[in-house]
Amino acid sequence: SCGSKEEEAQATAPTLYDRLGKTEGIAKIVDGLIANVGAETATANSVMLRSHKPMLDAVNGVNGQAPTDPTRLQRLRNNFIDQLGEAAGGPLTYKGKSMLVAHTGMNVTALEFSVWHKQLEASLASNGVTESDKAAVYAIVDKMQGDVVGH
Ligand code: HEM
Repeated sequence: SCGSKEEEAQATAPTLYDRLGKTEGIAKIVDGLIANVGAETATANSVMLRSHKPMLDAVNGVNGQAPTDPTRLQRLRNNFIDQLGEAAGGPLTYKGKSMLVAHTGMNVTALEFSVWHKQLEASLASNGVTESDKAAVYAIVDKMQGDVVGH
C-alpha cells in the first residue's frame, strides 16, 4: 500500500479491545464482575440484592421450584461481553436491549450504581488491567449511568 508510517502505526495500534485481552479477556472481566455482584448479593446488608432478586429467583428457582428462566444470567453475561467488546473497538456486536429499556422498572439508585461500579473495579484489578485502560472502561460505562439509574 502507499500508507505513510503514521497510517501504518495507526492501523496496527492495539485497541482497548486488544489491550483487555480480546473477547477472552473481556469475558474474564465480565465473569469477575458477575462473581463479585453475586457475592455482594449474598452479604447480610446487600445493596444489590433488591435489583437482582428477580433474575436470581428466575435462575435459581424459589422454594424448591424449578427455575423459570435458567439462562437469564447467561444471556446477560453474553450480552455484556458483546456490549463492552463493541464499545472497546472489537469485532463484537451488542444485540441486547438499550440500557434504558434493560434497566427500566428496576429504579436503580445512585448508591446501587456506585456499588456495582466497585464490583467492576475489583474485577478489572484482579484481571491486571492497567490504570489507563481502567479509566477507558469507566468512560464507557459512566456514559450509560443516566440510562441505568432512576428509571
Ligand atoms: C453502566 C452500567 C451498566 C451496564 C453497562 C449494564 C449492562 C447491562 C446489560 C448489557 C444487561 C442485559 C440487557 C439484555 O440482555 O438485553 C443488563 C441487565 C441487567 N442489569 Fe445492568 N448494567 C449496568 C448497571 C447496572 C446496575 C447498577 C444494576 C443494579 C444495581 C444493574 C442490574 C441489572 C439487572 C438485574 C439486569 C438483568 C435484567 C433481567 O434479566 O431481568 N445493572 N445490564
